[in-house]
Amino acid sequence: MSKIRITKQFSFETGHALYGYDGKCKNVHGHSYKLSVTVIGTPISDPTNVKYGMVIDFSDLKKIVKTEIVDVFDHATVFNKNTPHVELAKELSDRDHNVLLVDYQPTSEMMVIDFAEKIKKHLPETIQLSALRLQETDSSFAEWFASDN
Ligand SMILES: Nc1nc2c(c(=O)[nH]1)N=C([C@H](O)[C@H](O)COP(=O)(O)OP(=O)(O)OP(=O)(O)O)CN2
Repeated sequence: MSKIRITKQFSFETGHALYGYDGKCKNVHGHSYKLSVTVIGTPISDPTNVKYGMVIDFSDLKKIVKTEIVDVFDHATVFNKNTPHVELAKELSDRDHNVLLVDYQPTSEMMVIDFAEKIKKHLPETIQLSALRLQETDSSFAEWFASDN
Protein backbone atom coordinates (compact mmCIF):
# COMPACT_ATOMS: atom_id res chain seq x y z
CA MET A 1 0.00 0.00 0.00
CA SER A 2 1.26 3.50 -0.82
CA LYS A 3 2.47 5.91 1.83
CA ILE A 4 0.26 9.00 1.92
CA ARG A 5 0.71 12.43 3.50
CA ILE A 6 -2.33 14.15 4.96
CA THR A 7 -2.49 17.71 6.27
CA LYS A 8 -4.73 19.52 8.72
CA GLN A 9 -4.71 23.28 9.20
CA PHE A 10 -5.17 25.24 12.42
CA SER A 11 -5.22 28.88 13.44
CA PHE A 12 -4.66 30.70 16.70
CA GLU A 13 -4.05 34.24 17.94
CA THR A 14 -0.89 34.71 19.96
CA GLY A 15 1.11 37.64 21.30
CA HIS A 16 4.88 37.67 21.62
CA ALA A 17 7.94 39.89 21.76
CA LEU A 18 11.48 39.24 20.58
CA TYR A 19 13.72 40.45 23.41
CA GLY A 20 16.97 41.98 22.12
CA TYR A 21 15.81 42.03 18.48
CA ASP A 22 16.85 45.06 16.41
CA GLY A 23 13.46 45.78 14.81
CA LYS A 24 9.82 46.49 15.56
CA CYS A 25 9.18 42.90 16.68
CA LYS A 26 11.01 43.65 19.94
CA ASN A 27 7.70 45.23 20.95
CA VAL A 28 4.87 43.14 22.34
CA HIS A 29 2.58 42.40 19.39
CA GLY A 30 0.39 39.61 18.09
CA HIS A 31 -0.14 37.39 15.08
CA SER A 32 -2.96 35.34 13.63
CA TYR A 33 -0.82 32.23 13.28
CA LYS A 34 -1.72 29.53 10.77
CA LEU A 35 -0.28 26.07 11.36
CA SER A 36 -0.35 23.25 8.80
CA VAL A 37 0.42 19.80 10.19
CA THR A 38 1.35 17.03 7.73
CA VAL A 39 1.68 13.40 8.78
CA ILE A 40 2.64 10.38 6.70
CA GLY A 41 1.49 6.77 6.94
CA THR A 42 -0.28 3.94 5.15
CA PRO A 43 -4.07 4.05 4.89
CA ILE A 44 -5.66 1.33 7.05
CA SER A 45 -6.38 -1.61 4.72
CA ASP A 46 -8.68 -3.64 6.99
CA PRO A 47 -12.28 -3.06 5.79
CA THR A 48 -13.62 -4.04 9.22
CA ASN A 49 -11.68 -1.23 10.90
CA VAL A 50 -13.88 1.85 11.45
CA LYS A 51 -10.94 3.96 10.25
CA TYR A 52 -10.67 1.95 7.00
CA GLY A 53 -8.92 3.96 4.27
CA MET A 54 -7.49 6.55 6.68
CA VAL A 55 -3.86 7.30 7.58
CA ILE A 56 -5.24 8.86 10.78
CA ASP A 57 -8.71 10.24 11.34
CA PHE A 58 -8.45 14.03 10.80
CA SER A 59 -10.42 14.46 14.02
CA ASP A 60 -7.84 12.42 16.00
CA LEU A 61 -5.04 14.57 14.56
CA LYS A 62 -7.07 17.63 15.49
CA LYS A 63 -7.40 16.45 19.11
CA ILE A 64 -3.61 16.10 19.43
CA VAL A 65 -2.77 19.50 17.90
CA LYS A 66 -5.59 21.29 19.71
CA THR A 67 -4.58 19.90 23.12
CA GLU A 68 -0.83 20.34 22.68
CA ILE A 69 -0.68 23.63 20.78
CA VAL A 70 -3.86 25.52 19.88
CA ASP A 71 -5.45 25.47 23.35
CA VAL A 72 -2.11 26.40 24.94
CA PHE A 73 -1.02 29.19 22.59
CA ASP A 74 -4.37 30.72 21.59
CA HIS A 75 -4.83 34.14 23.24
CA ALA A 76 -1.63 33.71 25.23
CA THR A 77 1.39 36.00 25.12
CA VAL A 78 4.69 34.16 24.76
CA PHE A 79 7.92 35.40 26.32
CA ASN A 80 11.42 33.94 26.46
CA LYS A 81 11.89 33.07 30.14
CA ASN A 82 15.66 33.59 29.85
CA THR A 83 15.26 37.36 29.36
CA PRO A 84 14.11 40.31 31.51
CA HIS A 85 10.69 39.82 29.89
CA VAL A 86 10.13 37.33 32.71
CA GLU A 87 9.36 40.36 34.94
CA LEU A 88 6.72 41.64 32.53
CA ALA A 89 5.34 38.11 32.31
CA LYS A 90 4.99 37.96 36.10
CA GLU A 91 3.21 41.31 36.23
CA LEU A 92 0.75 40.20 33.53
CA SER A 93 0.19 36.79 35.13
CA ASP A 94 -0.50 38.44 38.48
CA ARG A 95 -3.18 40.46 36.67
CA ASP A 96 -4.74 37.24 35.35
CA HIS A 97 -3.39 37.49 31.79
CA ASN A 98 -2.63 34.32 29.88
CA VAL A 99 1.16 34.31 29.68
CA LEU A 100 3.33 31.50 28.37
CA LEU A 101 7.02 31.32 29.28
CA VAL A 102 9.20 29.30 26.92
CA ASP A 103 12.92 28.57 27.01
CA TYR A 104 13.58 29.94 23.52
CA GLN A 105 13.26 33.15 21.50
CA PRO A 106 9.64 32.95 20.21
CA THR A 107 10.38 33.35 16.51
CA SER A 108 8.44 31.30 13.94
CA GLU A 109 11.48 29.06 13.56
CA MET A 110 11.79 28.23 17.26
CA MET A 111 8.05 27.83 17.75
CA VAL A 112 7.83 25.36 14.88
CA ILE A 113 10.68 23.29 16.41
CA ASP A 114 8.82 23.26 19.74
CA PHE A 115 5.56 22.27 18.01
CA ALA A 116 7.24 19.41 16.14
CA GLU A 117 8.52 17.88 19.39
CA LYS A 118 5.12 18.27 21.07
CA ILE A 119 3.18 16.66 18.19
CA LYS A 120 5.65 13.80 17.62
CA LYS A 121 5.24 12.62 21.23
CA HIS A 122 1.50 12.07 20.76
CA LEU A 123 1.24 10.44 17.33
CA PRO A 124 0.47 6.70 17.09
CA GLU A 125 3.56 4.59 16.33
CA THR A 126 2.34 3.83 12.80
CA ILE A 127 2.27 7.50 11.77
CA GLN A 128 5.15 9.95 11.43
CA LEU A 129 5.18 13.71 11.50
CA SER A 130 6.26 14.75 7.99
CA ALA A 131 6.12 18.55 7.96
CA LEU A 132 4.92 21.64 9.78
CA ARG A 133 4.36 25.08 8.32
CA LEU A 134 3.84 27.99 10.71
CA GLN A 135 2.61 31.16 9.03
CA GLU A 136 3.15 34.31 11.09
CA THR A 137 2.01 36.93 8.58
CA ASP A 138 0.63 36.80 5.03
CA SER A 139 4.19 36.87 3.72
CA SER A 140 6.25 35.10 6.41
CA PHE A 141 6.38 31.48 7.47
CA ALA A 142 8.74 28.83 8.86
CA GLU A 143 8.73 25.16 7.87
CA TRP A 144 9.96 22.00 9.62
CA PHE A 145 10.54 18.86 7.56
CA ALA A 146 11.24 15.42 9.02
CA SER A 147 13.60 14.79 6.10
CA ASP A 148 15.81 17.68 7.27
CA ASN A 149 15.95 16.68 10.91
N1 LIG B 1 13.38 34.87 10.67
C1 LIG B 1 12.45 35.58 11.36
N2 LIG B 1 12.38 36.90 11.22
C2 LIG B 1 11.45 37.60 11.91
C3 LIG B 1 10.52 36.94 12.74
C4 LIG B 1 10.63 35.52 12.87
O1 LIG B 1 9.85 34.85 13.60
N3 LIG B 1 11.60 34.89 12.16
N4 LIG B 1 9.55 37.64 13.36
C5 LIG B 1 9.41 38.94 13.21
C6 LIG B 1 8.23 39.65 13.77
O2 LIG B 1 7.53 38.83 14.70
C7 LIG B 1 7.25 40.29 12.72
O3 LIG B 1 5.95 40.49 13.24
C8 LIG B 1 7.04 39.52 11.48
O4 LIG B 1 7.99 39.98 10.58
P1 LIG B 1 7.71 40.55 9.11
O5 LIG B 1 7.38 39.43 8.18
O6 LIG B 1 8.89 41.39 8.80
O7 LIG B 1 6.38 41.41 9.32
P2 LIG B 1 5.86 42.63 8.45
O8 LIG B 1 4.39 42.66 8.63
O9 LIG B 1 6.60 43.84 8.82
O10 LIG B 1 6.26 42.21 6.98
P3 LIG B 1 5.69 42.68 5.58
O11 LIG B 1 6.87 42.52 4.68
O12 LIG B 1 5.21 44.08 5.72
O13 LIG B 1 4.58 41.71 5.24
C9 LIG B 1 10.42 39.73 12.47
N5 LIG B 1 11.39 38.94 11.76
